[in-house]
Amino acid sequence: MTVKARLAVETYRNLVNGEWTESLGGETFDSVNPADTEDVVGRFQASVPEDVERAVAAAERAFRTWKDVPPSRKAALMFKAADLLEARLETLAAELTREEGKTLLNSMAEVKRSVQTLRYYASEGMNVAGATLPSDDPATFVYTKKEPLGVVAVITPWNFPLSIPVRKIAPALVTGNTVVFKPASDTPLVAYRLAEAIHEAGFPPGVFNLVTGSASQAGKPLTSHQAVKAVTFTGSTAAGEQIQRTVSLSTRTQFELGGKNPLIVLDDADIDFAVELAVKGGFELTGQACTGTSRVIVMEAVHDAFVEKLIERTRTLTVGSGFDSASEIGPLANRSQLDNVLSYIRIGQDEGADLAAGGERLTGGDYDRGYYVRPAVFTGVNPKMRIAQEEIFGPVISVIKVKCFNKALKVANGVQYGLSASICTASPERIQYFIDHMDSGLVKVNAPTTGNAVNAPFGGLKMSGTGTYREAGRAALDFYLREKTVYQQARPIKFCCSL
Ligand SMILES: NC(=O)C1=CN([C@@H]2O[C@H](COP(=O)(O)OP(=O)(O)OC[C@H]3O[C@@H](n4cnc5c(N)ncnc54)[C@H](OP(=O)(O)O)[C@@H]3O)[C@@H](O)[C@H]2O)C=CC1
Ligand SMILES: CCCCCC(=O)O
Repeated sequence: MTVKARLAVETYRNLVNGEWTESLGGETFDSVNPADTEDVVGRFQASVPEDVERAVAAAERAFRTWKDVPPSRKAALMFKAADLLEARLETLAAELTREEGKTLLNSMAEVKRSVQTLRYYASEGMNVAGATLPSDDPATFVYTKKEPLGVVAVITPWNFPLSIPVRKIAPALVTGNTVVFKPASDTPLVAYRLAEAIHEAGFPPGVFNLVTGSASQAGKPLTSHQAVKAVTFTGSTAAGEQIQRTVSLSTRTQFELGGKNPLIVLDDADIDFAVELAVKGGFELTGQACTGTSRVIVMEAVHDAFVEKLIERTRTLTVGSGFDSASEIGPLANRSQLDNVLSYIRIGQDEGADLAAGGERLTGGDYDRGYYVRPAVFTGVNPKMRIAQEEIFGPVISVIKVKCFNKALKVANGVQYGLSASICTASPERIQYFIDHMDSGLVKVNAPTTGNAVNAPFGGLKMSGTGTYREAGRAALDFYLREKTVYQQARPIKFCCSL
């Protein structure tokens, strides 16, 4: 990169106690465009543990007053932040595509989803309520009340760099908690823009703090901090396990982790429709969605017809910069993603699966500037193969042939993950059986495995996440609240006279 270009790169600061501040470590790191790695998106604070300490202290101080701010005032600030994001939709979507690589269409959808989420929780915050309970003692009033926890640590991945943080931060703030947010180091600019909107909306100093930096220098000091009352994390199962080992017993945790999501295609499925479900679920977002389709389990009666059409459709997909309106699939988000996907392509071939389409790094022209790979389809996959068991988190579909529906369900449940699963069939009986016997947190019928609603609980089972607290919907509020049961004894009343 030329000196001039390097000098032109803007440096962004942390938000601590309502002030834009530089890291005490004095170091920065660059965020680069995965479609054009010569393009430095911005320079961000490589925060050190002392930065985390200051942010947590600010959040702790702010909590003492923020928790008692009237719900209508909290809601007004949330609505204001949503309005500010909405007013910046075009710019923010372009920055999201530039930093994460997804198509502009998907970035626009993500910004809109984030605005919707902020507004949803602004309203829901006004409905946080306890309950009154019948009491055997008429002189005792029994009820429950909900209270915020305190300082919440929010740690998020790069694949939905705005909507995943927002669906954690919004319920955390509206229930009266304060937040220290450490975003993925691949997408700090989008996180910074969210911090800007929250700051400009008028949230009091210290209520929301942004600390960019690495897992080791910023993430770990944050999750292990004694003053942090809750950690909400979305990311890989491996990182989730590491974090679980650092939090103290008194810290509440919420983990949304990996997936190995199946689409089951039964013998009565519309094949063209099933192919579209597989392509949308498996390749949209360049396969970088934890709810993405990575296994397609097809009954043998329709297997060959399905595979033929899937290969044909996969080969037509256009891969390119997210800014190119012709692109259906963008680059992978970073170098390690590219290396990881290519290594699984080799693993699949070494295991004896047939690479029926794609799988190669795309080169030549603009492809040389980014992390591009052609979407891949493996056939002849044995359910026990690594490509059928392990999360690849890229545009790689493994097709598994089975004799019958029962076997399809057994294969679908035969992995350590349980996030999302879908079935393509017209049979009501088999749909109901699938809904009742599929071990996943999300179950889809004649729909892609990806996609979820703002107002519906979201979360995985098994190694896809801790099943205790759900994200999204009203359910998300529970993670950020504790419950107190009150027995209020009425003092006996003394009348001045008897009626
Ligand atoms: N279940 C779900 O809803 C979702 C799950 N995912 C999963 O996330 C993964 C891809 O995202 P990716 O960002 O690479 O995931 P990672 O798990 O590598 O990182 C996620 C976030 O956690 C931070 N982090 C990593 N390790 C630690 C640690 N020990 N202590 C504190 N913070 C830590 C990272 O910081 P840094 O970036 O600085 O390394 C990042 O901010 C995939 O496995 C995917 O399945 C993604 C989206 C949704
Ligand atoms: C807010 C959207 C979350 C989707 C999580 C995923 O599919 O990676």
